[in-house]
Amino acid sequence: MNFKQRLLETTSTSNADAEERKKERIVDLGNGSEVVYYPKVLGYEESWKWFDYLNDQIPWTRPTIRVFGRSCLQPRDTCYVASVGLPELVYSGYQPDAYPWDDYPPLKDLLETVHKALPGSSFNSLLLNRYKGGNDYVGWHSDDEKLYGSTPEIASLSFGCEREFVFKKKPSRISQAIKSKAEEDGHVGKRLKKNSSSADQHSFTLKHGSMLVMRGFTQRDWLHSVPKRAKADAVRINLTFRLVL
Ligand SMILES: O=C(O)CCC(=O)C(=O)O
Ligand SMILES: [Fe+2]
Repeated sequence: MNFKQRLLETTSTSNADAEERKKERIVDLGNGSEVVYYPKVLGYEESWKWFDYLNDQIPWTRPTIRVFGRSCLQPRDTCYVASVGLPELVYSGYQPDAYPWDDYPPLKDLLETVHKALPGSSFNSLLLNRYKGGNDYVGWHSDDEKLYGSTPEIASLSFGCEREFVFKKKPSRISQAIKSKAEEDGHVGKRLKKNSSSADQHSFTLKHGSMLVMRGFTQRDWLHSVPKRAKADAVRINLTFRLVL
């Protein structure tokens, strides 16, 4: 039985399963930013088959990146797949090689699944991440590279170990100006009263077989991260589908 046949065997689901998949959580982050979490776009067994395929067949690498001017090993494995001829992706001073979709036909099936779950979407690139345990993480960042345009939609599938995905609001221009003025006035190192509230942070537990979608101005106005978790002792694989314009 080939991979596609094995998948087809596990894609037929009960009505209860189908109902479960629909219970999405929509979080309006304000000012045109929105996050939607779909707990189950893929069934449990089906998702484990994907996990095994991705874990075994993807040419994972752990590149050296640059953070605040310093070279360091990226704290997770990575791989990049993109349609031929697209502008190159560069992040943290690193330019991943783009593998063509044709090298990994099963990924095209996953792309189709995502397009069906998210009508109107048309992704052409995929960044894959593998977190080998709780010490692997992704630090605070936003996916605001120019090649995605000003309001990118990004769909993120998760497999394996559950991890927390956290959003925090970027400091507003006003609060940045106040901070700079305080530093100018010699209040360096002094703790300034924080203006942030609980509305400036949101957290999602990304489950095996789930999908999280970020859209609108989420990349412009918010940072996200997957922090270290001492208790997460198993592998997690995450796939973010993006449209390079
Ligand atoms: O692993 C995740 O859930 C997110 C990864 C991420 O933010 C990224 O690749 O830009
Ligand atoms: Fe990201």
